[in-house]
Amino acid sequence: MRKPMIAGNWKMNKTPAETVALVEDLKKIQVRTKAEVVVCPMTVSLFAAATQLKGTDIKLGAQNVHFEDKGAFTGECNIASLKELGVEYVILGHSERRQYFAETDETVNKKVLKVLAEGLKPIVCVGESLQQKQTNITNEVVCMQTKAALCGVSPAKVTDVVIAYEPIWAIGTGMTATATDANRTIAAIRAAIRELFGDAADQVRILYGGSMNDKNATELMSQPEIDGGLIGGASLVAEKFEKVINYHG
Ligand SMILES: O=C(CO)COP(=O)(O)O
Repeated sequence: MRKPMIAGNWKMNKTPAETVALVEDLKKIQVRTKAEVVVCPMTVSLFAAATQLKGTDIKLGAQNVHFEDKGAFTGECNIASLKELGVEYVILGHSERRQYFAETDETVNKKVLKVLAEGLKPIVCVGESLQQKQTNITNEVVCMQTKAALCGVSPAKVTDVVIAYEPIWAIGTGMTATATDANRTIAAIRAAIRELFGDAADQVRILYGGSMNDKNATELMSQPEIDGGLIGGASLVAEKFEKVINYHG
């Protein structure tokens, strides 16, 4: 019912030239699952990726956007530019942006509303720190982040939102949440969405992210609540990303 999604978050990797090379390799992949495949290069590499991806089924995502249309915001990128390049998805509120770039629930919410209003789809990241996990407040943290991000979203638009559950302690560490733990937390996130939007929650895709790779994708994707993955490191290597995309094995 929910279309699976495998999205690569390339973070601050791959120059435009390297992007062209990686996209060329990804274009050779035969997708044997029902997954929608998305790649999210650096802003400066989006044009190269967009050019290379024309005519393919691979979708393009950005890693951030500003909520204002244009103006005096040095170093930022506006949504009109993303639309011009054919970007369909925008990652918002990644824990690295919350930690290093002062992204807050409030700015994430503004960006979610902007992205939806412009007809693009946000991939909203939520996740708990190791300390929060150890004090058993994972569900409270991720449900609060989810509700804050979705504040003011219209019921008609909420199904365009993708949530990515990314435990901070699992990102880039090689430590994954167990498939059952990830499934349980994602179920809690869906329940929080249901509180706000009723049965539309059943149509919202919720991904797992955090050291998801060619080795563990099959097990994670076998969970009923996990609708896909947001992949960092393993999405930078075509052979690994291919195995994640073809998670049935
Ligand atoms: O942060 C992530 C995706 O957004 C996950 O990164 P890794 O897959 O490298 O752990």
